[in-house]
Amino acid sequence: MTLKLTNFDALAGQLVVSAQAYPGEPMRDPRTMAQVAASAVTGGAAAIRVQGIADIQFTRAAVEVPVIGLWKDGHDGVFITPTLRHALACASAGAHIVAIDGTRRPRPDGLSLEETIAGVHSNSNSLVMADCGSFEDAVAAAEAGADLIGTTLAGYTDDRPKTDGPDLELIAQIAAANLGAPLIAEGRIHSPAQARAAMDAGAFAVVVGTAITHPSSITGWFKAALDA
Ligand SMILES: CC(=O)N[C@H](C=O)[C@@H](O)[C@H](O)[C@H](O)COP(=O)(O)O
Repeated sequence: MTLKLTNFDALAGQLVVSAQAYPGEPMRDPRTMAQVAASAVTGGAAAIRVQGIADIQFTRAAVEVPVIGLWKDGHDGVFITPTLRHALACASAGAHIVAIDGTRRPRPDGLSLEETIAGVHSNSNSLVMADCGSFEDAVAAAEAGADLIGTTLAGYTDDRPKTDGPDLELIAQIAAANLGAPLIAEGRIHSPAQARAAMDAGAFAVVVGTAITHPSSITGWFKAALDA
């Protein structure tokens, strides 16, 4: 069983890199994602976030830093590690931290967020990151026992507009509320300056995905600038 993380000291003020390739994409291969993850660690990533059971397993073998694992099932509604079964599979695959949907929406298995988090805690050594979409989600997730709160779903549920960059207003609001669980800023952090701004807004750590690990998106940004 994966060794339990006893504290988050190593993540304070640090960069977490998310390495994900989407269905049908050329880089959708667990070995590739593990190599991308290892490259991010070489560059200074303090933890890695990966999607899918095989990606978690390969990445655990490739890096020494904590691994945040999730399992996306579908692409709308509650799809980020939607049930306790998905969460325990991520834990068994070696995720030190399992990222799950942390919104207040009904979950496909009928369990509450609190029951899901308790189920992970009592059946594995993994901690839980609740991927939230609003301030109210964050408050509820902290009350439900989440170990980490993420702004991952801000702009992807009905609660918040999809800001161009990170939702700094939400990050500042959650940080100011001192909910008792470290706040991870995640979602649309596309530049070093935006990562800095998320930290300055009160985040404990930041997750950057697309801007570091998704070449087709990055290429598209450059191409759009040239085409404009
Ligand atoms: C909403 C959703 O499905 N977010 C996912 C969560 O794991 C990923 O697709 C994102 O890449 C990740 O959150 C990092 O964000 P960004 O790629 O914007 O830096």
